[in-house]
Formats: sequence, structure tokens, C-alpha cells
Amino acid sequence: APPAGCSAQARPCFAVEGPGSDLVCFTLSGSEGAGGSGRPLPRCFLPAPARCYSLCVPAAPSVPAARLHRRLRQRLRQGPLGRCRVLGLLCYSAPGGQAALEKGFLIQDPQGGAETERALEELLRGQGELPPPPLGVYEAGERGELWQCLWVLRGAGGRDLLRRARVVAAEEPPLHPAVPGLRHAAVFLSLEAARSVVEQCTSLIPEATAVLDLVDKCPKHSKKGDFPVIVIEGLDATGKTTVTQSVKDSLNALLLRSPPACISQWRKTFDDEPTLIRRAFYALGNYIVASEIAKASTESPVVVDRYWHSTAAYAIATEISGKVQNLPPTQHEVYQWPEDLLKPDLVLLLTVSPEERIRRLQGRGLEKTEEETELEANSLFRQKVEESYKRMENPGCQEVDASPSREEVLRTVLHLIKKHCGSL
Ligand SMILES: Nc1ncnc2c1ncn2[C@@H]1O[C@H](COP(=O)(O)OP(=O)(O)O)[C@@H](O)[C@H]1O
Ligand SMILES: Nc1ccn([C@H]2C[C@H](O)[C@@H](COP(=O)(O)OP(=O)(O)O)O2)c(=O)n1
Repeated sequence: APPAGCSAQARPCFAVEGPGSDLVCFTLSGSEGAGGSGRPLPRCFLPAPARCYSLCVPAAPSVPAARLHRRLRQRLRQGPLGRCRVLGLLCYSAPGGQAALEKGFLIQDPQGGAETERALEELLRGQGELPPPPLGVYEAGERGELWQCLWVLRGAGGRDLLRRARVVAAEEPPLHPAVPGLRHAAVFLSLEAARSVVEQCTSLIPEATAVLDLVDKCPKHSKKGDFPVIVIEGLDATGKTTVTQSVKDSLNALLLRSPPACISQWRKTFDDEPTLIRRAFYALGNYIVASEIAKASTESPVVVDRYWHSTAAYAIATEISGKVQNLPPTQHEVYQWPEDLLKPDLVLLLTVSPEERIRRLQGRGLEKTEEETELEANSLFRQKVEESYKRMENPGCQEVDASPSREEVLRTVLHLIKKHCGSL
């Protein structure tokens, strides 16, 4: 069967996620030679002798599909494929067909040649998928036009041509193609949604069972006690650790963090997994913290270092490629607090200028995590995390300029807490 999204009624559209901030989009022309003539070819297709290929897997929020996508990405860096440039590719049916979204790669082979094509076929056959994902091969026609040949690989060898269609440039869609699927692929709006993803992993990741055991021991629908609960959010090195420590001392509060200590030894394991699994892990961490907050807030004020807003903001910013304008529009469901998660009284978002943040990161002198390095390298990513934080609702984040001295930032924070949470 043709891959979903490639039916005759809804022509597939493709969005290539280049290193720049724009998506490069193209579609397939229905009939021979028709449409798109005169428009320049999408610039992700390099002139001969370079050659391009594409491969896609369903973006359905399933653990096997997510892991297959990740495995393919790793393998594309190895062997003869290592010389190719690999760009992210989203394939979706026009208009806005969410069910048919596929995720994959556009592979640019600078030298061309049969070796790459053979290696790609081998790679796809070697994944244990039956049938293997189809391979798209792009070839120039006689008049300089571009064709996509979609090959269905037979498991045992050989291949059949599923379609040959002209590639024509397309407009960037009004909504980033990954937006409709976010809710199921990265931002989980209930305990059950996150739990079911981690449950699918128990045979593959032994730690998943341990996480679920801890989650299931927590009372459901934890209620907050009478003391105030204050969450401190912000990008790394904005001063969360510093502020939460001082607030704890000033208010005689209990300090908690998400992910909680009881699951942090498994963090590395889940950080190495695809988005779907990684974000579900962090989401569950919040539900465990919620039960700790519920208990603690019956006895003293509680200050929390990162909570739901971090989980959602980082998930959205990593899934949505390109510029800040590609984020889901304000009031989108992914910015809403999950109904079954304990709500804090106040959420403060610490912000500092990018320059000051880098000074602090360097001053701290710790080894940088991969994500921190990415944050530095990619200021767009940082902007998307911060903008997502700001769009969160119910409760929203109150921004605090954390550039001044430690003492002054603490004064501002304590003032806001007094104002919102009354006398302590
Ligand atoms: N107001 C401030 N002025 C100058 N340096 C600060 C301030 N707040 C924190 N720092 C320093 O910046 C670095 C990052 O702060 P930290 O509290 O660890 O941030 P986070 O927990 O958000 O990663 C630390 O070295 C800390 O001492
Ligand atoms: N409650 C939380 C806390 C962190 N995360 C994720 C979001 C990012 O991928 C990382 C950020 O963690 P990082 O290591 O930079 O944070 P710390 O400064 O160590 O608190 O963890 C989350 O999803 N939910």
C-alpha cells in the first residue's frame, strides 16, 4: 500500500528543515509536466553530480516508529552514508492532514553515484521492518525539471516503482507541519497519556518499569495544602538554583525539583531516547513531584525548581524547527496546564540577556550538557523555549528580570511572592 499521505486526493507536501530558519517546501505535481513550471527548484536539491534521496517513517506517536526514526538517523552518519548531508524532512498531506504526518530525512549526496543508493537500500532493509520504508530518489529530467521516484523495496531484494512524479516548489504552510501532532508526540496533557508511552517501553527499557512503579505508588489527583507553592522556571543558568535556595532559606520553605531525586538516576537513559519517550518521562516526573508538593504544602511553603512549564516549553521548542514564528499560536492546547496536575500558586520565569546567560554558564565552569551547547549554538532554540514559557496559561509565568545582583533578584522574587501569596 502507498504510504499514508500519498493518496491521489491529498498530494503530499514536504518540508525540509535546513540549518537556516526557513522551511524549504515542495510538493508533487499530479500530471506529467503540469504545474510549477517556471518556479525555481527548491534549493535543497543540489545540481548534478550531487544526488538527493528521501526516506520517511510514520510520525504516529508509537514507540517503534520513534525508535526506528532515531536508529535511521544514527545509521545515516555511518559508513559510505557518512559523507552525505542529512536534513530533517516532514511529509504531510495537504491541507493540514495530521493523521498522515511522516518524519524522515532528505539526504544530499555531494558526489552522486550508485554506492549511496545501495547503502540506503541496505539500511532500509536491515531495520527488520516489513515492508521496509520506501526510498525516494530524485532525478533531473531532460529539461532540467526534477522528478521523485518512490521505490518500494522488496524484503529479499529488488524494488518496485510506486510512483514517479514531478517535484515543484510549494509555499511554506501557514502552520508548521509538526504543530498538529505535538499534543500526542511531545506534550502530554494527562498522566494517562504520558503513562501509556512509558508503558510501551517496558520491554525495551528496563528502567521504564521502575518509573511506572513509582508513579503508580503516588496518590492520584494530589491536592495542594494550605501553604503557598512557588515554582521557579527559566533557561539553564538564569539563576534558578540560586534563587530557589535563597527563597527556601528566607521563607523556611521546602525545596523540591522536577524531575525528582527518586527518578533522576534514570534521566540519562531517557535523555538518550527519542522525543516521544524522553518527554513522557519528564511528564511523569511532574506527577511524582505533584504528590511531594501536596504532602509538603500541608506543613510549610514549597518552592519548586522547574515543573510542568519546563517540560512543555522544551518539548515544543525542540519539535518545532526554524523560527519563533513557527511555534503553535498563542492559546494553543499545548500551552494549557494539564487538568489532572496539581497547580502551583505562582510561577516565576527568570530571564537574563543571552550575553549574561553565557557569562554565567562559563562562570559556573561545569561540563556542558549537549543541550546546553545546543542552546548556545542556537539562539533560535533559546528564543523558542523562552517564548513558549511566556505563552503558557492557567497558570501563566510571571517574568522576572534576573540580570541584577543575587540580592536584588531575591528581593524582587520575595516581593512578588508576598503580593500573590499573602502573608507568610
Ligand atoms: N543574580 C546573579 N548575578 C550573577 N551571577 C548569578 C546570579 N544568579 C546566579 N548567578 C550565577 O550564575 C550561575 C548559574 O546560576 P544557577 O543558579 O546555577 O542557574 P540555574 O539553576 O538556572 O541553572 C551560577 O554560577 C550562579 O552563581
Ligand atoms: N520538569 C522538567 C525539568 C527538566 N526538563 C527537561 C527539559 C530540558 O530538556 C532539560 C533541561 O534540564 P537541564 O539539565 O538544562 O536543567 P537543570 O539546569 O539541570 O535543571 O530537562 C523537563 O522536561 N521537565
